[in-house]
Amino acid sequence: MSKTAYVRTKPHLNIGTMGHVDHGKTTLTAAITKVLAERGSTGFVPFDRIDRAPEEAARGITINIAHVEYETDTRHYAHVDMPGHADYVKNMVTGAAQLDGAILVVSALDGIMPQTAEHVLLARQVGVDHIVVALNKADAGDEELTDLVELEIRELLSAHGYGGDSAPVVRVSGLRALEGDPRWTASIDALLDAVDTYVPLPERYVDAPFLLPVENVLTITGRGTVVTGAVERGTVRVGDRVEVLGAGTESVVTGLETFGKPMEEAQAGDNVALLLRGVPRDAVRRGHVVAAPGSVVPSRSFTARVYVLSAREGGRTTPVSTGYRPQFYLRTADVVGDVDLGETALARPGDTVTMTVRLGRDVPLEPGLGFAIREGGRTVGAGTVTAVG
Ligand SMILES: Nc1nc2c(ncn2[C@@H]2O[C@H](COP(=O)(O)OP(=O)(O)OP(=O)(O)O)[C@@H](O)[C@H]2O)c(=O)[nH]1
Ligand SMILES: [Mg+2]
Repeated sequence: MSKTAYVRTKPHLNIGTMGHVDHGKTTLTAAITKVLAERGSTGFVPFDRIDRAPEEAARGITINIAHVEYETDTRHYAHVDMPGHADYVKNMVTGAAQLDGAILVVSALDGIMPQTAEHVLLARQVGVDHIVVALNKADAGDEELTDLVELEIRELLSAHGYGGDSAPVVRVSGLRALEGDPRWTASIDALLDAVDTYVPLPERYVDAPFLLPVENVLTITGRGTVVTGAVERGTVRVGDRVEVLGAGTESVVTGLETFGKPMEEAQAGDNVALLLRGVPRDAVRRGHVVAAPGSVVPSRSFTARVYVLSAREGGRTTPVSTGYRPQFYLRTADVVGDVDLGETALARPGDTVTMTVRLGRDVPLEPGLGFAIREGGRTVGAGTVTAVG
């Protein structure tokens, strides 16, 4: 009945794979767990267990299973495998907001494709400061062509402020590593070493009041409602009183787990499941925020700097003007908002503008918060809150 408690022996980081559809993100994720499983401290997660839909696996008090857990010699990682399709950019944006670093997967056979560039742009906008490149399918690529692809990637990174000259670009083959070919399992080791050394330990705001954006909500019969997500800041302990913003209710945390293991205290950066006393399943949903009572005040209006994606980046072909009403993706929330461009009047694709936004409902906002703007299923803008109210 009792489960082994989570023991914090190594620093924990959140990373993830990004990149164009079919460039090999899921294969690489499986290969990483396979190589580390052979080192001993990680369980192998096969391809088809990574690609399954979260709903199918939502059992018990457990973490959002889009995440895979693994350990290197020095660190504990939660890894999210980001889907490549443009339709899933929403998930990338909301998930990437929590990433300490990212592995950009680029196929050596195809080079930079539209979603490669879009993900780098979005990573920048949501505050991912370090990108390690997995130049994948190197087993099948021609060497000279692969050199060109590498140059292209370094340029793309530099264009978005990622220091393309110094970023690690590691030639790997997820597929061959998964098959156990020693040359290519060594390439995965090299990639992991690059992640361990290039992505710094993030500063964790453990002393700030607790805040967790809700990613998923589950029910455990007989025990109550569970919310999952990554702790954005602060710490939370079993027995703590919390406020559920959006649900308009307070509650007490009666259980706390990470990757199915109970824990006494969760801190900024941890991926956790919180069991909440007396909160009906229907009262809370993705997009709500669980926080220390009284520590955040939700608001409806804000001012922001926004980059309007160009048509080439998958954005609009026509300008936006005051009265525009897209969806705003703030943390895990998805809210409609009215745009006021003030004297600018018009924002063309490719422009960076200041706008005032009035949201359809109150959400916790603060200066520096990154967000995405979407319309008809695609990302059309990315921005940062500069002032609230
Ligand atoms: N030759 C070769 N093929 C690979 C490699 N990695 C992946 N592939 C193949 O590329 C295809 C796509 O791989 P996935 O891992 O599903 O790619 P993905 O990026 O997760 O795709 P989406 O989730 O659909 O965006 C599959 O047919 C893989 O077998 C590799 O290192 N070498
Ligand atoms: Mg995939």
